[in-house]
Order: sequence, then C-alpha cells, then structure tokens
Amino acid sequence: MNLIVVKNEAAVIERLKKEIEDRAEEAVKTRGVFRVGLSGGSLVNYLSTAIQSMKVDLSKWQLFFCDERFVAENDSDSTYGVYKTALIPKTSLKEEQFIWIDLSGTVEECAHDYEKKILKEFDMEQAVVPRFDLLLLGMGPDGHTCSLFPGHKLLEENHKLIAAIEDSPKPPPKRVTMTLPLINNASCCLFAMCGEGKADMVKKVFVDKEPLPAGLVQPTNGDLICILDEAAGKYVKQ
Ligand SMILES: O=C1O[C@H](COP(=O)(O)O)[C@@H](O)[C@H](O)[C@H]1O
Repeated sequence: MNLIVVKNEAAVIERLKKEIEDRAEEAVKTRGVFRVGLSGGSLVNYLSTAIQSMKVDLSKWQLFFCDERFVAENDSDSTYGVYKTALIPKTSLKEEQFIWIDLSGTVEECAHDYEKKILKEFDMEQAVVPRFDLLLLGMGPDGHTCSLFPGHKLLEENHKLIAAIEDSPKPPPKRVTMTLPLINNASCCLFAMCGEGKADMVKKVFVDKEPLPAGLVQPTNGDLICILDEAAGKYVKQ
C-alpha cells in the first residue's frame, strides 16, 4: 500500500490530480476509455477542484458510482445530484458519460439494474468481475467506505457486484453500493482524506490494520493508494 502524506488539502488535491491524469492517460492509450468509480462525501469537492486543471481528454471518460443514496436526484444527499451541480458545469463532461443509478424501482431492483448496466458497459457476461481503472474512495469516521459499514453482512457478500442496503447506520438508510469483490478487482483503489477528524480512523485502518470496511479494500491485482493531508495522517510514520 502506498500511504502518502502531504502538507494540506491543496496538496492532496494536486497529488490526486496527478494520479488521475496518469491513470486516465494509460487507460485511454491501452483501451481507448478510462473507467472511474466515484464516491460521495468530501471526494466530490476534491475531484471537482482537481479536474479543472487536468490535462486529459475527458471525452474518453466513463464515470460510475461506488455507491449512491436512494434519494431523489435533487436531494442534497444524492451523490449523482451533487456531481451534477458541482462537477459537470466546471468541465466538458456530458451527463451521458455518467453511468447513473436508476432509482425508480425498489432499492433491490436498483442495485440489480445498476449491476446489469456495469456489465453491459464492460461488455461482460455475469460471473465475470469487471476491472475498473480507478475507484476514488472516501472513508467515514466509523471506517466505512462506499456504503459498506462495520459489522454489516454486506462485507461478506461474494456473489453480487452491486448490493442494496436498507439499514445504513448513516442516513439515508437505503443505498446501493459496490461490494468488495468488485472493489478489489480494480486496477487502483485510491483514498483521499483530509482533516484531523480522519486521523484516528486512518491509524486504526491503515496503520494498525483493524479489519474495518476501508481496511478490507485490498485490490487483488492492483494498487492501493491513500493520500492524506498532515492532519489526517498525523499518526502515520513516514
Ligand atoms: O456516506 C458516505 O460516506 C463516505 C465518506 O464520506 P466523507 O464525507 O467522510 O468523505 C463516502 O465515501 C461515501 O461515498 C458516502 O456514501
């Protein structure tokens, strides 16, 4: 694992930008498309800032969601809704490039439908696990990542790539999330975190290696990168 501590949030964003640029360039050069999974929370701001000065061909990007809350798009909790207002207008990205989650059925139906959409975009049959070029991840103060929460049975899911959760301890309770088999098949899983509020959990997960959800992100054949500012990384020995 590559644990990187930089001075402050601006430096985290700069480092994040460089990592994304390199991986996007490589993916586009080899496959003509860059497939990236987005998280909600603080990541939206980091990416929206970083993307504005990136030297990349955004038309070759396909953007997926690592998780989504089961709320209307105009609800402030909607991850797609937030990206639509905070990211799209600042870039040349088009809405069609986002593989958004159709929330019109039950949360179970939504998860199933999103899994089918992902397999279709990767041109894959069921039972084959797609390989994202990059998953941009955050971590909550309880060690959750995506919508995978400590002690939840979804951590043991080994069949579905996308699952529904109806009892998220963090509101809103209903969500759709990537599961560990899909996450851990990515070429790169990248956490970006800032602020002292993350420091204790960063220590537990990435230094002491407690088996909390974010610590179960261990790409089987890919890179794991964690970019922290000095406050979030205060217990990390460099
Ligand atoms: O609920 C969620 O929280 C995590 C962490 O968010 P942050 O604001 O602490 O960065 C986020 O990664 C996930 O996508 C989201 O649904």
